[in-house]
Amino acid sequence: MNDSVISSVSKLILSSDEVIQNYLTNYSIKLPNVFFLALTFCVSFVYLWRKQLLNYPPGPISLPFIGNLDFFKSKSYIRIANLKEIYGDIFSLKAGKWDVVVVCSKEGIIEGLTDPDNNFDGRPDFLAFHNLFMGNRQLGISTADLDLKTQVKKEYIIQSLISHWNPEPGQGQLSYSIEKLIVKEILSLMCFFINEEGAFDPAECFKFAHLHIMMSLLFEDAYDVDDPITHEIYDCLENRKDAMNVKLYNYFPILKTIYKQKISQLEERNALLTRYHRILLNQHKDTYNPTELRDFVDQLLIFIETGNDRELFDSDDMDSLILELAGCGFSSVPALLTWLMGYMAVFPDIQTKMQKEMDQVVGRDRFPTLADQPFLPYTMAVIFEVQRNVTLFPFLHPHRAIKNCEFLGYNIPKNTVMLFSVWSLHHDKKLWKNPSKFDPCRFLDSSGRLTIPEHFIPFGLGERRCPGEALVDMEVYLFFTHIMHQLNVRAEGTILNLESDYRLAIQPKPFKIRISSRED
Ligand code: HEM
Repeated sequence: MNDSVISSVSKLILSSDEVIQNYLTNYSIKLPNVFFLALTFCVSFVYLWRKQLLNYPPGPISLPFIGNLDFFKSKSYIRIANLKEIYGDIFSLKAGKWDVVVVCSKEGIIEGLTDPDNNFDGRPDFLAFHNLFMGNRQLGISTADLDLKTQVKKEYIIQSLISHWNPEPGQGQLSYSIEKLIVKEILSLMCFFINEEGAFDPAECFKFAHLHIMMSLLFEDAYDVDDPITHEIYDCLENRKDAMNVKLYNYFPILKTIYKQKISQLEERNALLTRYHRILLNQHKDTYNPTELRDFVDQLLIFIETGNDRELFDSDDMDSLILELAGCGFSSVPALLTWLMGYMAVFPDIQTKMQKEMDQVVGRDRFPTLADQPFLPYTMAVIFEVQRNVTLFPFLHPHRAIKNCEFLGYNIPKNTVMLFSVWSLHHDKKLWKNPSKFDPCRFLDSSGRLTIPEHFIPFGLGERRCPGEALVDMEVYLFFTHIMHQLNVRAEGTILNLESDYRLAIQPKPFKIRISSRED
């Protein structure tokens, strides 16, 4: 045992000794109490000893069986990031049954996410992940470990999005542009906003708009916002979001029985949705024309037909791919759009500056388009600064060490849950001047050109990076510029307090704003 182990253990023994003395003088000895004290002492001793002996990252002593309470409290991403001040840029925690290692430094995060052996590209074996995909988390993308099938599924998403970009009729190309589809959705949303009297919370409207875009991408025009099935899908996606978020159940599988009802409700809804999707999939198979692809489902059919799936996809994979795609971005895209509205209401000067930029570049006679994007650096900087400040996924999605390995001088055992604290990275004083200040200009150089530092990674990095990034960029840019070009967003009353709520993604707590036409 090295010196630091001996000193930590002797400190522990000394402090435990004082506690026992105090206890014995103040209270009578009761057998269960003594037993509990002895157990806590032994668990702490073994924990400390094991950590040092194994050259495991340092960290706070955890409660037996429960782990570190910070993990389960509100704003856990801030509480946990603050632990780096005590334990350094890489530290360990215990959360229920899982050993967790948190990485906070820029170098550590980049190294871990781009590890050439993909040592940290597994996903934890959370029970909820299995419930999302018919009892087998490997059927999903975000829940599966990284293997060839997961990589091919991501390739399919990226390829489908690329062909939406520059649609040209012909083999493997979509016949319409995603820009048009999104703009159609935005125009009907803006009509709704204009007609809304008084202050309101825009969050739900963004959720339905995004859902409708995802469903239209998948199944052309099979769904209408007013269809009862759209509401079924919405409820199912809310259920799936909740399931991803149930920390207690993922970390304490023993609580499975408490969540029994929720789980069976989720499974029923998944099954119902999959049945609907299969009907649409079969209709697509009957009517599909490879030279005129209508949507992502047609694209999936040609992907398989041309062998791009390396013959890895079976019908369960197709079901789960469609199910996952329908819900992609459901918790994040509307949250980001709502945050943008909230920030504009809180910072009217920034809103005005951005509107001036748009008026100069776009004019007042037409709507902004994707082609205008390179000429709107300040507007883009506002979007990026909201993304940095909020950091929707403060730990990305949880990663898992797939084998015992060495990392940043420590030994990381197989199955350790790896949390890459992008929140900490996006608020690091060494990397960002005054990081808590909302300042879009930090994304502009001295000539006003957009500049994106390598430590800005809201979509992650490496093999597990978000495949939907290009879609999100396009969707958020189009929604935001259309709304800001046409409408003014104002706070209800004089002060708007933006508060966050960490549920899967960092959502804004409900708030109300007033929206009016800029022409009024
Ligand atoms: C504001 C919106 C979004 C943000 C901020 C976001 C961010 C992220 C992040 C941080 C990850 C995890 C990366 C990691 O664990 O290292 C991720 C994974 C993923 N995202 Fe997104 N995402 C968004 C929207 C979307 C959309 C619209 C799609 C679909 C078109 C999508 C598809 C996926 C998929 C399939 C994964 C799993 C990738 C994997 O496990 O390898 N995301 N996203």
